[in-house]
Amino acid sequence: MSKAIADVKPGSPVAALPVRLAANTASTEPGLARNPGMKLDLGFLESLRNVNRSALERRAATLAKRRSIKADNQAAWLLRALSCMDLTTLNSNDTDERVRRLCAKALNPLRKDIAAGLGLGETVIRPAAVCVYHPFVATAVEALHGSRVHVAAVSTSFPHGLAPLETRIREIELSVAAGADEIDVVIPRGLVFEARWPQLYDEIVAFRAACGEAHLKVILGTGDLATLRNVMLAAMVAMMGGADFVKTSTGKESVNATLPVGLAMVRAIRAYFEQTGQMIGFKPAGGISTAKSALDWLILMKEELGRPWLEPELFRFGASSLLTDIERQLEHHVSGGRYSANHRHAMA
Ligand SMILES: O=C[C@H](O)COP(=O)(O)O
Repeated sequence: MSKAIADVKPGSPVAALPVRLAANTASTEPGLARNPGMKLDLGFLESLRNVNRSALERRAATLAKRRSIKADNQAAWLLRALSCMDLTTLNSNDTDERVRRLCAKALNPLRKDIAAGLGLGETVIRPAAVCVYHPFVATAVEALHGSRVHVAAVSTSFPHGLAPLETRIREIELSVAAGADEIDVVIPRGLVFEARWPQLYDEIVAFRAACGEAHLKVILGTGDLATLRNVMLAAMVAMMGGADFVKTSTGKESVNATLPVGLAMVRAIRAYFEQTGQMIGFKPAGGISTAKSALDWLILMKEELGRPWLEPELFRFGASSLLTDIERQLEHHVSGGRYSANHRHAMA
């Protein structure tokens, strides 16, 4: 057991967390059944229409303030955040070489001296997945071979989702054929504005079928959806259609993952769980770049959905630069309070 985990005091928030940090834990738990989806239930959707925005905003504001996480507890939570990360590069100037470097970072996310300072020993803690555009899937699969780090591909005409349905489905099939075992699809936001729930549902069902064994994450593009009610209804339709995860944002909208949006989505997840018994994953993504914000999201998950959701099978951060700050904070922890410059960390 790592020092960071072993030192956690009984009764502390981390002691309450499921600690499965030995080795990369990103593979699908044998016990966790995939979401088969359900028939589109417009009556159930109707029952979710009354979303109290100001109550959600108040709750989001108190969540982060209510707990302070210190010292070893904080290190343990940050390692948890690392293990729940989809380390991402989604830039128009991505290259195979950049993706190889990202994969190398995923394989060795912490500098040796930091890992040693944390007392990790032989324990390997890695991000859950590397997330790339389709042309880089094969490169990532090769670079990560044998590591158990998943390869996620953004798909269905990311980030807008506006190509013909046949094209979007084919894109999924090609990424799966290239070796992606997780597919992040985007929904056309107009279907939500026009409340075309049957069409959105049918598209998700088709995406899920095209994924086969690959896990399906459905990106709502919440910054485009205008209301928390839209967010909640779109999340519910995605789950009814068979999503394994619902994800906030592409990282390309002007507003990305926010805590009120996250609350609306996790409450939809809870409602779906109460209705079906199925546990659906949640992936906040876009603009999450500081260790402090990562802790806020972990607290939100723990408070709203509880311990079982704090595993890579059910929670991910989609983030391109979060790892740099996590590594920096962990260095601060092991060095007794010294910060290094960002450029000392390989992802900076
Ligand atoms: O899905 C992941 C996001 O695109 C990452 O966004 P970010 O670059 O703001 O961290």
